[in-house]
Amino acid sequence: MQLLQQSGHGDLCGAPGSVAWLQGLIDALCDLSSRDALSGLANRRAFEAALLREIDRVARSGEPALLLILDIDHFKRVNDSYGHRVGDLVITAVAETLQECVRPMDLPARIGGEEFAVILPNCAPAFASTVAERLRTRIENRIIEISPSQALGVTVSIGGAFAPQWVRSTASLWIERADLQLYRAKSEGRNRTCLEPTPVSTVSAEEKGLLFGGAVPEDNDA
Ligand SMILES: Nc1nc2c(ncn2[C@@H]2O[C@H](COP(=O)(O)OP(=O)(O)OP(=O)(O)O)[C@@H](O)[C@H]2O)c(=O)[nH]1
Repeated sequence: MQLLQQSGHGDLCGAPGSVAWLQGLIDALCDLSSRDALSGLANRRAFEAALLREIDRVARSGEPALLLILDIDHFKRVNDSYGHRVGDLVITAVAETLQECVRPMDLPARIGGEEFAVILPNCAPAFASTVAERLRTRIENRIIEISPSQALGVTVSIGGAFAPQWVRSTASLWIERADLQLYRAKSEGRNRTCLEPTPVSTVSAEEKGLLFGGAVPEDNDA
């Protein structure tokens, strides 16, 4: 209960022990176990569960879904120059910016120390680089106040990859592909976005029929 109170989940409705109270307790515990305590974003556990759900959805619907992985550039320097408290402020500011500039259906998450991810369901490949660049520039332009007289800015590198359409994949493979692009963004100079080129789908109508037992969506003939 102390943990729940500290995290703002203390107000459970109903009498202690009642069904409503127990349900509130379960909901609060689920929320607590899926959120990152510092940034308030989804944590790695919730992110991986959402990624698996998205893989399943993409394999059934063929809709494109984009995974972006973002890493704050030279973050160690922030900690080394200003201390961990400021490092934490920077992480929180980046998280807020991400939350502000994605759609309600997108899932931003903190998946490591200074590493974030965003799952973007139903994101058309033609918009991928615009979306990723919007995130990058919004973070670059954000002024982070670290004291009444001091502010600083940070940049992020972003890697992205689309889930393979019509084919079941694994969460780790999808993360690995986006990570590879992140590595490329870092090695090409940081503060940039690198996306994996989108493959042309080569799944035939017959293969789709095998996958969907004849219930093939009509608008995807590639
Ligand atoms: N303040 C703070 N620092 C953290 C947290 N988690 C990880 N870090 C720090 O993040 C830093 C990551 O440093 P590196 O992996 O060297 O990466 P970098 O300095 O960002 O360099 P590049 O990623 O190559 O641009 C380390 O100094 C970690 O101690 C956290 O929750 N809070």
